[in-house]
Amino acid sequence: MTATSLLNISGVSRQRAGRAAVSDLSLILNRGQVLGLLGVNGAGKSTTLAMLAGALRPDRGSILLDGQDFVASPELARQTIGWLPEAAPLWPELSVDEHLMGFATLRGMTRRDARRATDAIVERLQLGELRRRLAGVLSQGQRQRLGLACALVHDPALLILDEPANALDPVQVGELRKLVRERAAAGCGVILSTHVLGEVTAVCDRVAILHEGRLRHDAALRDDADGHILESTFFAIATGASAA
Ligand SMILES: Nc1ncnc2c1ncn2[C@@H]1O[C@H](COP(=O)(O)OP(=O)(O)OP(=O)(O)O)[C@@H](O)[C@H]1O
Repeated sequence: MTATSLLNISGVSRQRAGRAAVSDLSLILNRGQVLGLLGVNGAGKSTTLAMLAGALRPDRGSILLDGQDFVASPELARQTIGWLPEAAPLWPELSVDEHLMGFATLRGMTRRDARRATDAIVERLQLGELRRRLAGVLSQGQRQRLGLACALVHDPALLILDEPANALDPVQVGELRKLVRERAAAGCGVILSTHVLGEVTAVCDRVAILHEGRLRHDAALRDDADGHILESTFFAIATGASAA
C-alpha cells in the first residue's frame, strides 16, 4: 500500500443466491481520488459498494481502510464511510432535520457536534427550506439529496455513491459534481457507481469496469481522449467483444 492510499481491496469475492456476484476483486483507492465504477445491469457494482460500506460481508478477501481491516471493525466503517445506496434508507415519518441528527449521532457524534454538522450540511446542500419537512412528502430528487446529506453529515474520509444522480435535475447534477470534486480536493476518496458514461468522464479521475463480477478494466482518466476510449472499452466489455 502506498503512503496516500485510503482503501485497499484485495481478492474480495461474494456469492448471492448461490451465484458469484463479485469474484476476486482487487483495487486500490488513493486519497483525493474519484473512482467511477461502471458495468452493465447485474455486473456486481451494488454488491461491491455494499461490501465497501460494511453492509455486506465478503465471503473471501480483505478490505483495508487506512491500513485497518474494517470488516472486523464495523464501528470504524460507520465513522469513516458515508454511503448513499441505490435506494436511500429514509423514514417517511421523520423530518429532514431528524434524519441528519439521527445519522450524525449514529456515527458517534455528540448531540452538540451533530447539531453543528447538521446545520453545515443543510447549508451546503441547500436543504434549508426542507429541513422541517417529513421525508415521506419529499419529491424523488429531494429524497436523493437528503440521502446524500445523510451520507455526508459526519464528514467521511470515504464517500460511496450508488447512482447518485438518480432523479436529480440538471442543476442538482451540476451541484453533485461540484460536491464530489470538493470532497476529493479535501483529500477524501470517492467511489461512484453510475450507468452514465458522461458522469464518469465529467467527475472521475479513474474508472473501473466490472463484468460478471470481475474487474475487467482499471485505468486513469486524464483527458477527453481517455473519455472516448472509455466508451469503446465499455461497449467491448459489455458486448463480449473484449476477451476476458
Ligand atoms: N438481494 C439479492 N439477493 C440475491 N441476489 C442478488 C441480490 N442483489 C443482487 N443480486 C445478484 O447479484 C448479482 C450482482 O448484482 P448487483 O446488484 O451487485 O449488480 P449491479 O451491477 O449493481 O446491477 P444494476 O446496474 O442493475 O444495479 C446479480 O446477479 C444479482 O441478481
